[in-house]
Amino acid sequence: MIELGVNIDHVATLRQQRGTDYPDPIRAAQVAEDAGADLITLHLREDRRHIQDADVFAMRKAIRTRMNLECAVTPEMLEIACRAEPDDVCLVPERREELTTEGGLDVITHEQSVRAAIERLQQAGIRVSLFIDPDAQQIRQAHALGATVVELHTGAYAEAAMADQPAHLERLREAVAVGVGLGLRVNAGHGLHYDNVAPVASMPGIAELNIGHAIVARAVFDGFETAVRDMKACMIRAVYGK
Ligand SMILES: CC(=O)[C@@H](O)[C@H](O)COP(=O)(O)O
Ligand SMILES: NCC(=O)COP(=O)(O)O
Repeated sequence: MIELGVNIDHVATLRQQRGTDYPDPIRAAQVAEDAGADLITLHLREDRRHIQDADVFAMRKAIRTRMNLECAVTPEMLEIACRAEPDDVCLVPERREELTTEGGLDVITHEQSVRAAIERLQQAGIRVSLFIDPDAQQIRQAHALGATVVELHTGAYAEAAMADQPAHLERLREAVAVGVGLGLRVNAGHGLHYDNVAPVASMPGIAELNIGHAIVARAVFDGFETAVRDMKACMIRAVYGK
């Protein structure tokens, strides 16, 4: 069964925008779990624009499913991750001035730091995922560095003009096949929404999709629980046709 990771970052974005103590991302995670989320994803950015350190530790205590902590490959973040002990850490690239995560982590260029980060996190008992572009060389390198999970960045597909989407989907399909062939768990995410999720969800071999912005946006009108249920239903319909 394909899994849905609900990313609750943008619940925290709304809170941080006014410096209030609401809306509570922990409550959002609990509602998401009740609505069928298989795991909760949160990204502790270096600039703390949404998730705060306290959220990470509170989340660890509160959630009943799995916790997937996204973070940059920096000493500070690795230290926090080892202390928080999430089930998974997904290592992502980060640029402070970016609007959102613009591409995958280049695990070839950053070979040494990524290898060291994987070793440190795995020694702490944490499974490591690498958020990379759907590129065979990057996937082979992720495997060679000792990661057991990759998350393919779907942003290029999500942002492409309709006419260009088939080519992006083909690239993703090939990347999934390479990863699965190497024995990796292959996840995907970024920029997925209710109208573009189906072709990715139905790709043979995809284990998990991490989706946040679209769910939080839909929740404004439909409520968080319904927004999560509807996304899970879209994924299941895409895979099983019901
Ligand atoms: C790595 C990733 O794709 C998510 O963490 C997502 O990017 C969260 O939203 P922001 O990029 O807006 O922080
Ligand atoms: N890793 C991708 C993620 O967690 C969610 O990204 P988005 O749906 O907020 O674009």
